[in-house]
Amino acid sequence: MNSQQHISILGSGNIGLSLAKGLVKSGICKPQQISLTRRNVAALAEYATLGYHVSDNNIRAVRKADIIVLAVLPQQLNKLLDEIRPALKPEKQLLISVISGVSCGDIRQQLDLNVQIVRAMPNTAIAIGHSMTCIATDNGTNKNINMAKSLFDTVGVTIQINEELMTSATALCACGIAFFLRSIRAASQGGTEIGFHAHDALKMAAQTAKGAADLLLQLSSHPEQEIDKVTSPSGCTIAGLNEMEHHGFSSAMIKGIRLSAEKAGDLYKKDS
Ligand SMILES: NC(=O)C1=CN([C@@H]2O[C@H](COP(=O)(O)OP(=O)(O)OC[C@H]3O[C@@H](n4cnc5c(N)ncnc54)[C@H](OP(=O)(O)O)[C@@H]3O)[C@@H](O)[C@H]2O)C=CC1
Ligand SMILES: O=C(O)[C@@H]1CCC=N1
Repeated sequence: MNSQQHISILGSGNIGLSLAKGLVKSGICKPQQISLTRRNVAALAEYATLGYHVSDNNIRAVRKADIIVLAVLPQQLNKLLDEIRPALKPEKQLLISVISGVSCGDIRQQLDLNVQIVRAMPNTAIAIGHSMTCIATDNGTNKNINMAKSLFDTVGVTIQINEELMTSATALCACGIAFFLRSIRAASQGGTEIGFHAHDALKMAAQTAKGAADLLLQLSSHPEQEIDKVTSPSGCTIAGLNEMEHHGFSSAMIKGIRLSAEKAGDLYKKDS
């Protein structure tokens, strides 16, 4: 992104704001290059003081944008697309959608315009530059895919996948943040029960989770390989781990991810 380009985020809620903060934190653009919209614009007041353009006027935001990010809920999308259609300049602008369960084809059909669309599925860790973002398109040029990838590369790790896997990516990576957070919270509750103050237990659980993830990422090793190093014969780790498995630990995670993926695929069609 160069210093003349402008990005408009339509639907500045959880993920839209996380993206904006991540882009600014990475230094790829300044707040002045980002427009944030939502209907309840008063909720964006603090962002106006930081230099972002803040508005409830989607048309104006679209007119000045080189890149338009769609970040409303699936059930809010069609109304938004109908509103911005007259202001779009398909040959000059790139549309990036982070909306779950809505394909590039769905968006083009609703717009009735041959616009270039790249889908991106980040997670909320984008706000601190640690997102796992999956990117897909069905008609984006390499230039536009690279543009989208270069944006999301600044706020985490990005991979390009086939569009048909985007609902799966939603469950594993976007919803996945919540699954791992709940695991850490549960670990901290266990820690409190065995003697630690809650704030210490949470810090200890979170750092331990970070260490586990980094072992896999930095050493490129398999979880079971690392688990084998922890589980001493007749020891306390295997006792705890087996007890968790008897209660369905892995099964619960797998079944939850499957249900999330199913639901992600249904979000748009059922509710819009
Ligand atoms: N949260 C997450 O972790 C992730 C979410 N996603 C996807 O991102 C999208 C947004 O999710 P999330 O940020 O959690 O949802 P939020 O509800 O937090 O954000 C949606 C925002 O859109 C605004 N909005 C609704 N209608 C309009 C409109 N017509 N014009 C402008 N703004 C509008 C809403 O504000 P107001 O009511 O004031 O207009 C709200 O702030 C969803 O499609 C979700 O599937 C993708 C990856 C991760
Ligand atoms: O829960 C949801 O529907 C959204 C999509 C991915 C994360 N949050």
